[in-house]
Amino acid sequence: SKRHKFWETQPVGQFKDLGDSSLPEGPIEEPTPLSEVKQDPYNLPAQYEWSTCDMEDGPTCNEVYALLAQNYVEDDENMFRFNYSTNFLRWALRPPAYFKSWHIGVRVKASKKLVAFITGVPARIRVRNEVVKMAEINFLCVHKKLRSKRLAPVMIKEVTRRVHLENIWQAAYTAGVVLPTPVTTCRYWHRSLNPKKLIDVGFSRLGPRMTMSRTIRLYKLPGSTVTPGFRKMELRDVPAVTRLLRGYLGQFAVAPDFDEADVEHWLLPREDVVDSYLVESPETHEITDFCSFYSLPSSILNNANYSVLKAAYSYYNVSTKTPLLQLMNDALIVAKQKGFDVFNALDVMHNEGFLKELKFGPGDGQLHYYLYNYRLRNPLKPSELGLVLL
Ligand SMILES: COc1cc([C@H]2SCC(=O)N2Cc2ccccc2)c(Br)cc1O
Repeated sequence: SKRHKFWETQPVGQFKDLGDSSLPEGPIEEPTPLSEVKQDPYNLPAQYEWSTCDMEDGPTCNEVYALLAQNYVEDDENMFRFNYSTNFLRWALRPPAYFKSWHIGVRVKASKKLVAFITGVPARIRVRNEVVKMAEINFLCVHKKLRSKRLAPVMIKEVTRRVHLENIWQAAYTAGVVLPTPVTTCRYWHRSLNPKKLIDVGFSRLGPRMTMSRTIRLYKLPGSTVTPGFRKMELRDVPAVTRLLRGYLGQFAVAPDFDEADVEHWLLPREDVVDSYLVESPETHEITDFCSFYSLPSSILNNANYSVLKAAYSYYNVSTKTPLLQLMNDALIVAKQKGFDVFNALDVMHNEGFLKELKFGPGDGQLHYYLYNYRLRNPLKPSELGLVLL
């Protein structure tokens, strides 16, 4: 149908296959011999050209930052837009074994202006008992003035072609829109840390029969964390955190297969990018728990008093001794100490167990997770998903 003209041509679960449990779980199409992968880039409309973006190059990184800051995802009411920082983009796009060729820009030939972007990074993702090499696809962005020129399909085909050239045949991605066919559908929940600002910018509303001072009191948090042994993660903790995380993520149907190099990249604290804390037992010095969140501000599109919303996003959390509720409350306390206005979490993994209790409220956005060229017999519940994409 017109609705999914492009996606009906792709190896993804098709709506017509839903419920057909005779179809096996696993790759939909077999790899093609590398010699048969299209060697040359797909054709763009004549006035545009492909341009691989070196995120280590300052000016290029700033061009990518500006394109996203002006043209990337907004909420349905166009009140907010993601404002990924340059340090966040360098972190997100240069994990172990990354490919610069997967950082794909589209420029206007005449002016060299960057007008579109799409990226992939390699990841080992376990799907049930299979560890699959995948590309995590992200940051698909077309300049507002070039929408509905059907650039997205050719950009998706080009990043797919470049992923195939590296002999990778599966991918994972998320979208706020329904495409064929979600692996699972999650919801964002939000915990106010600065209720006055959230109400002022129109994200939150004063509850019925609630005054502002009553609302501020409702969301008040202790000035310091309560768990003995709660501290920032350090480089020396990488082996223990890797063991803890691998053990914990093993229970979910889909989760990253992190090794120590992955943990060092994705979870070692980076200022204003990602924060990680752990609980080291004061008696045994064993590392028993872990929590982390990343920093992704949003531009506030038209408010008289504020231009940026400071948001923390729950990343990977492991609780084996400290109750998850207490661990996450300590995460909220640290996020508040660091000046975040709101703490966001998806209802994935065991998050449902603390969302309501810790005064999170449901957001209006749904986030759909997708796998490319990999069929799951049935969609997952969000609690079976152990993968957080940036
Ligand atoms: C507006 O409601 C929501 C918007 C967003 C996204 S869309 C563009 C943006 O900037 N967001 C981050 C944000 C903005 C404001 C508050 C919390 C998070 C998400 Br994700 C979940 C929401 O429920």
